[in-house]
Amino acid sequence: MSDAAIHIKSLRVQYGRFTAVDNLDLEIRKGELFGLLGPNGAGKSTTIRVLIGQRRPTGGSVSVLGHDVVREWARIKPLFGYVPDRENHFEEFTGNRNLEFFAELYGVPRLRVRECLEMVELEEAGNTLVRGYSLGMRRKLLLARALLHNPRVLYLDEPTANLDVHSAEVVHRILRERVSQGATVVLTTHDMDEVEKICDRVGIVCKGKLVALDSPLALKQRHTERQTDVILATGERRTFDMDRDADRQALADLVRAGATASLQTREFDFHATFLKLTGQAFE
Ligand SMILES: Nc1ncnc2c1ncn2[C@@H]1O[C@H](COP(=O)(O)OP(=O)(O)OP(=O)(O)O)[C@@H](O)[C@H]1O
Repeated sequence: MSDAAIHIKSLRVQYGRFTAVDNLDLEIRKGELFGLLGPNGAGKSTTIRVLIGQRRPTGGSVSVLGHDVVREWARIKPLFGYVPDRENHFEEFTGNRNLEFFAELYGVPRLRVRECLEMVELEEAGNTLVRGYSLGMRRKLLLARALLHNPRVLYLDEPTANLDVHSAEVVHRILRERVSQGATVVLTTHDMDEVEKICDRVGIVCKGKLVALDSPLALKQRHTERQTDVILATGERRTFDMDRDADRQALADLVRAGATASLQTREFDFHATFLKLTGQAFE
């Protein structure tokens, strides 16, 4: 049996004449935490909209856990949870009541509402109207809602936007726990530190096309250099590529001759990798 949870084949999505997703091929494995990355307008949310059935592909096909998203939608719907980029809670209900509403829809016991609120550390705010929630609390309530029915696939559109450091870590821990229990998690984010910390693999899209696919570590090793910035005793600034023999030798000679005033080494950098792969790096 295939170890892919999600098969995206030649996916094309158009808004009128504009192509937002352009012939995208991607396989996301079961039990991995996958980051879908790209600059603003790259087509990430559009791809997720197809996965959650909000947008029909213009061309190509997408299957989730063996079911086609268009033809077998009813089979897919109970299998996934979704955290949208914009919240859509009932403002005049408490956090508890918001979740109870969805628990009834999913047919899950009320006890699960309490569990999910505890998971995101909102148990004390359960009886407060959502109108009084902070931005971070609202995002955590979205995650709690998406977890109610214990889905096998979880899609999250920028799940840690507006979260403080501790809350972001709570979310990271929950997502890693889900994948360790066999769930597949797909998220979009603009936070490259988050990507390096929690993603098993990433797909980078740019103008609707996939431009890179691998683990964050493999991508940064392949696409960025280790460099050393040097200020010479004369005040001149030079940069040496530590992956080139000639540069390493030249730097060693300068150090031996006592010609360097300061040295600073830059290791592989995922931010730089992302900018380079999406054509946004400064020359
Ligand atoms: N409903 C729509 N009608 C017309 N164009 C749209 C619509 N939704 C998105 N687009 C366009 O499609 C392109 C891809 O948008 P999408 O929201 O998928 O990008 P994204 O990668 O999620 O960006 P961001 O990081 O800014 O959220 C953009 O150029 C956007 O303007």
